[in-house]
Amino acid sequence: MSEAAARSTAPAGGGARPALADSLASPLRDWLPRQRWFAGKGLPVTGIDLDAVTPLLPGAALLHVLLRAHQPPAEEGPGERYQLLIGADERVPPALAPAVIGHVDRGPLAGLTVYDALQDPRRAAVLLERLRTPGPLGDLRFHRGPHGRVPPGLPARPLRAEQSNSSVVYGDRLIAKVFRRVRPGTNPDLELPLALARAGCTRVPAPVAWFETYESGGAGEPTTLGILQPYVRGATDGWELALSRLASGTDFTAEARELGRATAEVHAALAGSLPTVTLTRPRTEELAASMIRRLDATARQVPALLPHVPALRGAFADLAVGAPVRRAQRIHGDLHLGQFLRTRSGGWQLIDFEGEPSRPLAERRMPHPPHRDVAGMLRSFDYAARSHRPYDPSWARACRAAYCEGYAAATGCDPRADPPLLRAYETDKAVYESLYEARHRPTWLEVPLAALSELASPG
Ligand SMILES: Nc1ncnc2c1ncn2[C@@H]1O[C@H](COP(=O)(O)OP(=O)(O)O)[C@@H](O)[C@H]1O
Ligand SMILES: O=P(O)(O)O[C@H]1O[C@H](CO)[C@@H](O[C@H]2O[C@H](CO)[C@@H](O)[C@H](O)[C@H]2O)[C@H](O)[C@H]1O
Repeated sequence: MSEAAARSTAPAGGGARPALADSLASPLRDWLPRQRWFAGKGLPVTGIDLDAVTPLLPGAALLHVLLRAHQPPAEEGPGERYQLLIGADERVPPALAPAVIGHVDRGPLAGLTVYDALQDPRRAAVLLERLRTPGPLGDLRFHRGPHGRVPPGLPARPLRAEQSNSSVVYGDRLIAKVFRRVRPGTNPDLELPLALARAGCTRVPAPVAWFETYESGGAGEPTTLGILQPYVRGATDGWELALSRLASGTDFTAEARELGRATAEVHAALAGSLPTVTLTRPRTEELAASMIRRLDATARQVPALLPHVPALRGAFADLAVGAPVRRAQRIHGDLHLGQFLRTRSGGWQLIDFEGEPSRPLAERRMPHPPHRDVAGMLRSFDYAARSHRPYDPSWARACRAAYCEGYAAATGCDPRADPPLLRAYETDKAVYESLYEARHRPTWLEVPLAALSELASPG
């Protein structure tokens, strides 16, 4: 454990900080790699630095922690940064057993059990109270936006979903998302919904409050740590709905068409409120080269991909020499069926503008061809079809066509008009998915691999 970086506003004064870091290191080293949101799966955590510790309650009962996890091979590097809310108590109720990080045997928390406080409704309620009252707290800054209210005393319900981050629902009225892997700068999950709300787009829940920290490396910008937004009550997400339609053998093309329309509306609002650019050569060549680099890097980690690599490179080579991309713009960046919520009145709301969490924030915040989002949805229809037995490729084909038709009807631009661009993005997404599945859900790996095998030999 490097103690040099341990910095804290508490809990027991300057002299206690390295001791706190030291005492938490051992339980955290075992616990972190077991979390779904931990990015460095498969490698041991060899060291932990505490970057900042801010008590959210008097004493050490609830600590906001920004830490760095060191892993081989870059053990001497800065490490990946994660955000935790740590609760500390003499006894933890049985309901919180899954949240336990471990027992602390020395330092300022000696004798206490520490646990993931975002899974504890009592402690998660404190976060809402902080978000209600804007202002600084230690290294943290809490903000309120111009949209919506934050009523006091809403009961907290931590979400148990398998997520990239952690979310808490408050009284079925608001939902807070706390980012787990923290990158310096403004998170697009705050930036884009705020821009869309300003543009009057109602397809996306508008952020009500958020919190952030200032630090070096964020180009003078604060680093977004969490967001509070309206909770869409009684919603069904597009993935659940698609699976239930597959199970009952009923049509999903009308919904797919609506999803295309909703995507197009959000794209139009983003293009109207944030910068757009035209991509000509050599930018398209650079884009293709970056996709090829990602393919090669992924194939080193997912060897099942290797037989397809030469043919898949072809998909990217076609993009390099293809037509210019007339409009690259800010996009969702990780679009799939699960990112759409169908409201009780039947409309679709779009959530989670974070982009692919494994990509650098600067890359996620650049303009991209809207085809990238479209390709994400096309992949998602394929995922749904392949997760159902018997596999019916015509289900996915029909949904994919309907989605593109809905998109074209709303914008006048049919994403299928540029096949090399769409194929390159679909391939790139399936490559990303193969790494995602290999890391997080190995039993799903065959889904993107099957698609890549088809993309490698388009018929
Ligand atoms: N505004 C919202 N209203 C209702 N449910 C939501 C809302 N935002 C997120 N959710 C639920 O929380 C889950 C996780 O949210 P998401 O933003 O996708 O987090 P992550 O980035 O961790 O995947 C979603 O799949 C959805 O079920
Ligand atoms: O956690 P996020 O929603 O930000 O996204 C990550 O997890 C998704 C899975 O939960 C993953 O999506 C992949 O699986 C979906 C089915 O579960 C499928 O609909 C998507 O098309 C497929 O990409 C997503 O890639 C990942 O970033």
